[in-house]
Amino acid sequence: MKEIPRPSKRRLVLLKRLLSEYEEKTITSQKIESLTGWSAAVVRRDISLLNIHCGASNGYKVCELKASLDELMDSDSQEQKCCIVGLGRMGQALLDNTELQSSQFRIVAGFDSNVNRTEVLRSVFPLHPTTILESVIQSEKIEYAILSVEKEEAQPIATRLSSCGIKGIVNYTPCVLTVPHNVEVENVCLLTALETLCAQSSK
Ligand SMILES: NC(=O)c1ccc[n+]([C@@H]2O[C@H](COP(=O)([O-])OP(=O)(O)OC[C@H]3O[C@@H](n4cnc5c(N)ncnc54)[C@H](O)[C@@H]3O)[C@@H](O)[C@H]2O)c1
Repeated sequence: MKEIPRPSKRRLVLLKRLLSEYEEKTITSQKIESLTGWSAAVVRRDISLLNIHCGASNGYKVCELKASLDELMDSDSQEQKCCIVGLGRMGQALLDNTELQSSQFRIVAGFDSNVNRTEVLRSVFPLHPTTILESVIQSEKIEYAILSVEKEEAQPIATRLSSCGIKGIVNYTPCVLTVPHNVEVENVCLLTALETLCAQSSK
């Protein structure tokens, strides 16, 4: 598959979600434009980056598009294991998240440096002190981490996560993380989202 730029990947992830509830057999780039607001030209360019051979004149075959998007996102692979690091207010709220149940992702461990948190909180997966972070990640073959520690702790933990085989970090903290090239970071921050909206709407 061709190298796919990050903005295209973001749109393709959303397209996959949109198609999961789309019931027609084909879909045109104009239809996708009307559902998403992305221009039809952008949609066609994004889709041209996928491994699909169907022509766009009468629309894309939805099943072919879905298969290619699954391939891009490794959705057909076995489950991909995740952990949560930082079980304070934010981390605790994530413990009960049911959104991942129908996905390939499964949270298999939680970590906190405060053993009171790991002992008191209840969860369907084990909660551990951060002292054994590396050994649990390696033995459980955990690939992704959800980071919800205090800002000051974020970089040291991200460095530890990067050095024990984590492929990607969902960063809920406001810290701008520095990680090696082989580790991806996806920032999920309400403040940044509002600032981005503000910057876009005032241009
Ligand atoms: N993304 C968003 O929109 C958003 C919204 C609110 C808060 N936040 C951020 O999320 C983070 C967590 O916020 P919170 O309100 O849950 O904070 P919190 O203080 O309630 O929880 C932080 C938890 O991290 C644990 N911790 C500290 N150092 C650790 C370490 N080295 N290893 C493992 N655990 C460690 C603490 O024991 C605590 O349980 C903060 O960085 C905050 O700024 C993000």
